[in-house]
Amino acid sequence: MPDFDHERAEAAVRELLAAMGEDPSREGLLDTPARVARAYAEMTLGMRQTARDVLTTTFDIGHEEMVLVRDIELWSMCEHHLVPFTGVAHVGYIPAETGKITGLSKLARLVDVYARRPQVQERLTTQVADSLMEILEARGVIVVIEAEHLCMTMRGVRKAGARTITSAVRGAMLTNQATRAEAMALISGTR
Ligand SMILES: Nc1nc2c(ncn2[C@@H]2O[C@H](COP(=O)(O)OP(=O)(O)OP(=O)(O)O)[C@@H](O)[C@H]2O)c(=O)[nH]1
Ligand SMILES: [Zn+2]
Repeated sequence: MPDFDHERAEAAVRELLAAMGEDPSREGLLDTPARVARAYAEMTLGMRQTARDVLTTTFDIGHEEMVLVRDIELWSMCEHHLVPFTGVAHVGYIPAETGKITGLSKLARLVDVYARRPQVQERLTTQVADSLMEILEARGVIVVIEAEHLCMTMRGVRKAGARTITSAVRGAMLTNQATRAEAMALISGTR
């Protein structure tokens, strides 16, 4: 995994400022390239992490029923316009028969690993689901993401409040209708 190239990012920000007709050497902008580079390094931290880095803590407590964390705040960056999209992720899984589970916070960390990179919402949703299936050997997974894309609100079509909902359903969550219905009820707060 390559490190974030601060020098290159700073040069690019200076160019972008010049392109918009700004003077990158005026006092107020002197530190801006370095600040923006640091901000982008942070916002794309997920590019230098893997799902296995965060799904480290697993317990075998023999719990075989569904575990679902709702309303995980997320900030990501649309890969088409490099502006944020933000919302919540709901992540649920049915553990392996061995009862292998992970820490609850790790589900939120997993969302961050894939959110903190240039993304499209659909890919973010499937990456979270697929990594849970693979690493936890889960019997089923459901990931629902609801987000507002700033590229649709602050520019372009300008439709504030429009929310995009994506889902990825795997394994027993897909094949067992009752299980999926239970997950959806938990996600929508009707249970
Ligand atoms: N499917 C999908 N589309 C996205 C996502 N984020 C942004 N987009 C869309 O990507 C598309 C890019 O369309 P283009 O026509 O190439 O770019 P554009 O001229 O800036 O488009 P407008 O946003 O309609 O002004 C837009 O329709 C965006 O709404 C995402 O996460 N998933
Ligand atoms: Zn966009």
